[in-house]
Order: sequence, then C-alpha cells, then structure tokens
Amino acid sequence: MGRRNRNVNKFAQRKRDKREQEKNPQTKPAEDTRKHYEDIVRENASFEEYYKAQCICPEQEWPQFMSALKENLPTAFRITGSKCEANALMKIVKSEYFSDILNMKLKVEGHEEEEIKPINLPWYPGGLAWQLRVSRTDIRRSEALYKLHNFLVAETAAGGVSRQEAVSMIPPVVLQVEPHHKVLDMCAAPGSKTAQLIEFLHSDEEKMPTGFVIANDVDNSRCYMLVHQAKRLNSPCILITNHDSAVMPALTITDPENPECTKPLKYDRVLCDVPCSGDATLRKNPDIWLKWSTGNGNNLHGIQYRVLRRGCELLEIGGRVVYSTCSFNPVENEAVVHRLLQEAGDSVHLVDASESLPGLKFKKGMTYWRPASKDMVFYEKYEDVPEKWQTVVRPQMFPPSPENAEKYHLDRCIRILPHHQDTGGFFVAVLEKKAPLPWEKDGKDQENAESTPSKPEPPKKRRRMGGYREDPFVFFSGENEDVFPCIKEYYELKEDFDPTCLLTRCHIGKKKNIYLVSPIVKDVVQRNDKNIKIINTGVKTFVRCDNKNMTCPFRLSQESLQSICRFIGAKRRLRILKEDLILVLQNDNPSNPPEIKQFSEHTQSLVKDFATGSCVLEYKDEELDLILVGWRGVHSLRAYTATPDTVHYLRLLGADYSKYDINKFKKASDVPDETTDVTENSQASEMDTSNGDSKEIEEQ
Ligand SMILES: C[S@@+](CC[C@H](N)C(=O)[O-])C[C@H]1O[C@@H](n2cnc3c(N)ncnc32)[C@H](O)[C@@H]1O
Repeated sequence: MGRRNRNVNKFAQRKRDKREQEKNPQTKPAEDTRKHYEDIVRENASFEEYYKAQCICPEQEWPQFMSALKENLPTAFRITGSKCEANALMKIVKSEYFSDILNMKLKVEGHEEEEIKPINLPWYPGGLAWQLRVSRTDIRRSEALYKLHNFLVAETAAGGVSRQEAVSMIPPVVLQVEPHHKVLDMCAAPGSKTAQLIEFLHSDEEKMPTGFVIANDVDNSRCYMLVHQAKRLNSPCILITNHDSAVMPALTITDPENPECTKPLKYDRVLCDVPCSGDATLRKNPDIWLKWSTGNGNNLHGIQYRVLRRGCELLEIGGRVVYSTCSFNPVENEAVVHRLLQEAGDSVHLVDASESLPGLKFKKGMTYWRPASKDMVFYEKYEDVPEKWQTVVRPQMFPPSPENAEKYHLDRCIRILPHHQDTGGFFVAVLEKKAPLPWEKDGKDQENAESTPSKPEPPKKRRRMGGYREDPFVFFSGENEDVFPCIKEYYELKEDFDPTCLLTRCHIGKKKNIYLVSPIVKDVVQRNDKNIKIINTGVKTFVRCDNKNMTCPFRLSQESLQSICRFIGAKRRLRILKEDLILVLQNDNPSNPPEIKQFSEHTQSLVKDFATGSCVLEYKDEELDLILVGWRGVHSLRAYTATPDTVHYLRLLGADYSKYDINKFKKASDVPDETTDVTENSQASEMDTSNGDSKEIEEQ
C-alpha cells in the first residue's frame, strides 16, 4: 500500500454546486452557507432539557459541557503512509511547522487570543495523530498560518496526512485490525475510518495482507466517496459494495482447507459506524442546533439495532464488532447495545477497551436512562407510554432493570464529551462473539452451513440495484492472457507473480487500464459478484501507452507501485542519487524534462544502456526508501508524479519546493511567475491529480 490521492471530488463538488446554482438561483452558494453557520445561535432548550434529564454529564460539569459544545471544533490530523515516510514527515512537522506555532497566539474573530499549541493524541498508535487548538477555518483564514495550511492541503492530497476529527479515529483503533483479518465496514462512507482500517491492515509493509476490507454503504452516490478514499491508499485489498447492511447478504469464499468447496464468509472484524442523529458533532455542524429533536434518535434506534445485529451474525466466533455513533443519546447508544446483548444471551460480550486508549478521558457507559416522546415527556417504563407514542417509543429502548443491570456491563461502553479533551462527542462499544447467536444454533440458518461443494451458479433473476450499472470485473485467465506475456517480459516479472489477480473493466476491446487485487479479494469478487453490487476494487497497475520507444504497450502506474514493485526485475529499475531525484522532481514539466546529460555521472552510467520506456526510480538512505514511476526517454529522464506527490517527495528529501508554497494573502503581483499553487484554491492541482497520468508522455 502506498499513499496517493486526488482532489477530484472537491473539484467535481464545486462544479456540481455551480450547476445547481445555475439551475436554482435560490440555492445558497457554499460560501453563503458558511456565513450562515456563523450566524446560528448555538442554543436549543429541548436539547438541554433532554440531556440534563438523562444525566449524560455530571451536574457540576454541565457548564463546561455546554460551553465546549458551542465552540468551533479544533483541527485534528493523522500522519499516514509507509513507516519510513510517516517518520520522516513527523520529524518535519515537529521541526518546521510546530516549532513556529508552539508559542503563537491567534486572534480569532469574536474570541480571545487563542494559543494554537499542537497536542499529540496520547492514545493514537505510534503517536501519529495531532490536534491543534484552532479550527480548520481559522487556519485557512490566518496569514500567519499559511504555510501550515499549505502543508495540510498538499499532504492531504498526496496522502501523507489525513484530516479527521480526533474522536472519529477511535473505532478503528479499538477494532484492533491485523493484516490477516477479514474486515467488514458496514456503513463506511465517506470513508475516513475505512482509510484507517486499510492502514492497519497494511501494518506489515513487507508483505501483502492476507486479509481484506469490504467497505459498504447503502447510498450509491456516497459509495463513490469510498472509491476516492480507496484510490488515495492504493490498496489491492479493498472491495467497495453497495447494500443495505441490515440485510447484508452472506458472501461465500473458497474453503482454504478444501479448495473444491466454498464456505460462508465470516468476518474477524466488523465496524458498525451507524447512521445517527449526529448531535455530538454540533461543534462541526452547528445547524443541528436548529433542528434537534428527541424524535431523531427514536427514529434511528431500529435501523441501528438491525445493522448491529446483522454485524454480529456475520462475525466469526472469537471476532470483534465495534458499534459507534456521533450521538450523545442513550437511545441510539446503550439502548441499542443492551437490546443486542439481551437477545444474544451469553454469545456476545461487551469488552472493556479503555486499555487500548491510554490517556483518553471519557465517561463510562450509562446503565439508566429515560426514553422520551417528541413532546418531551419522559418515561420510566414502556407501560407508561401513551398509545399514540407506542410505535415511536419502543419497549426495547428502555434500560435493563436495576437487578439485571450489572450482567450486561454497559459501563464498559465509552462516551466522550466535548469538554473532556476539547474534541467532538462520541460513543463507542466493543463487543466480542463467544459462541453462535441463539438463532444461529438451530441449524436452519443456511449461512452457517459447513463447507459445500462449489457448483456452477444457477442463472439468477437479476435484482434491480440502485445507481449506475458498474463495468464488469474481468480477470486475466492466466499466463496466456493476450497482453500478459509482453508485460511479463518487459518488466521481468518474477515467477511468483499471479497474473490471475489482474483484471480489466471490459469484456471486449483493447485493454486500457489493468488493475491488481490480492488473491483473497479476487476470490470474493469471483464468488459473489452476482449476490451483491460491487462498486469498485483493484488498484491501477498498468496503463496502456502505445509508444514507439517502448516494446511493451503498458507503462507502470504509481498507484500500485508499492504492491507490484517486489515482482519487477532489475532490468526496469534505476537506483538514482538524491540530487538526481531532486532534479527530476523539481523539473516536472512533461514538455521540458531534465536531459540525461544534466544528471550525475552515476545516473548517466546507469541510464546509458537502459532501454527507453517506463521504469521504477528508487532512492534509499538511512531514513527514506522511495519508489516512483519514471520514464526513460531517448534524451531525458523524468518522474511520473502528480503535483501534490512532487511536493511531498521534495519535502521529504529536504529540497526546495518554494515555488509551490504560495502565500495566497499576498497580491498576485507580488508572487513570482513560476510559482504553482498546490493548495485547494489551485485548479492546476485539482486537475492534475492522477499521479502523472494526465501528463502526456513526452518523447524525444
Ligand atoms: C456515520 S456515517 C458513516 C461514517 C463513516 N464510517 C466514516 O467514518 O467516514 C453513516 C453512513 O451510513 C450509511 N447508511 C445509512 N443506512 C445504512 C444502511 N442501512 N446500510 C448501510 N449503510 C447505511 C449512510 O449512507 C452514511 O454514509
């Protein structure tokens, strides 16, 4: 897995906003909505009454709770990518960015001067996550912080940093994903937690994980946000599906002990980050102050329970489910967990996950609460609920009786309140499956059937599925697949490379892009693509490039270089010096690449007998181990990187990238001509986001 990314959906969003505005001039443009957010009065009497009555926070902390909730949310981010790149970036962050702002105070409109003070989140593995005491908007609007802002934007685009709310990072941490785990993310879009799951899956960088992540969402258009996330992380071990997870079909895989047979796919890890009222995100989404009502939580309890229940059914015995929401409401939280525990008997237990979150302040889960109807009447027991509310306030929403409360250990749930450590609020519960669920034991459940001989699928009625029809996933048949022999020869692919893990997205016609998946993902796709709508899988590996100076019609793509590099022979690899790598990166204009005579003697001698065409550029020192897609032209050598990646590598190499580091507060006339903005205002970076793919190959 590597880092990489594109800004395309931001660009596309702006286009959509513009089109929407043209169609419907009443629609407020995004900037207006932001202004409107600032005008919102951050108060809601029902919200206060409801949560005071639930005792969600100790009485003496109530003022701090409410005042934290009314503040804007601090910025948080994680450093991502391979271990050596993450370590190098961490050093740069601390020395170049944080040293500048450590004692800086920022005057934010309408507030006292604020210290920015970066805080390392003690509970995040590897110390890779940080929080700054200023909001995203404050960073964007402050000239004093323009370099930090540029850094965050460019590294987010390059995949070196992920901006994510601090508390939202918790569920993947407590899920404890390992490289061999089969993971299901049931409600995954837009995918910030999926990204973490993939990072944990790839924690052993030496090997391709034997596990995988299925990222699912019911909303077809939101599934494309997941595609964007997956592309950023370049993993061949992810599959994006589009289904209602409350009725997620049981998929099948080949039984490894009996390859002639299939068995039901059970997951080792399941994340249920369910749809919720979102009232713990009030700091980020102040419009919730305007529309908050008890009805929201009550209406969501049912779907939240069904998703969790299905998650537990699909879980392997011994496996772990994490249930999370960004809501404070016990009806959406403890009540859902309690309902599941009650029905599951001894087969599912709540786990105390606090040890895996050292230094995190939180409140233990509640064992008592009172559901309320929309008119703010609170009920002690279901029998008190008037008939007209009985379909809304359901019996399963009530807490356990005092004599039963202890056995469920609801206090093992974790509730984070905004004043605990100046974050958003959050709820998380970790459950383990100890035995089959009571309704799985009767043997009637087909999904639990043992290994069964695989037979050809009977023709099925094609279900109508939402959204566009996806292109097919067409796997290579093997060594003899028409284009494979020339690829194998040109890149000297090793014998252990399995060509059947390559696929294209068309049955007929010239193959254009060739994608790679891991063997287990191939198995899941091949066995199930008629049972579930698969939106996307595979990482772009070879791209058609019919070029007269290359004997193979396919060049490498940066996206899968981390996965495929170990199979590529010495014939197509160039280990160049630091100064030469800097030279290609600083001269990334495809129409004017550096000529071979400009390189060091070392590199010139390597290139002398090196055939023209696509290749791997390698650079290694005590700290860095970089691989980039390159192109050896007749007279030139260049890297095939998109602008954010170019900046990322120059930054890691300690080279000059000032031409990209624009101070947008300066007048255009003050900025030298050759500068190229890589911040979010730059159309250049947004368009040029395809890892160099959009740049035509020059040939001399
Ligand atoms: C809280 S968001 C998930 C956030 C996501 N896990 C992340 O970290 O970026 C809830 C998601 O659940 C999806 N959703 C709602 N009902 C669903 C269902 N029945 N099955 C699957 N997904 C559902 C929504 O479309 C939404 O994208």
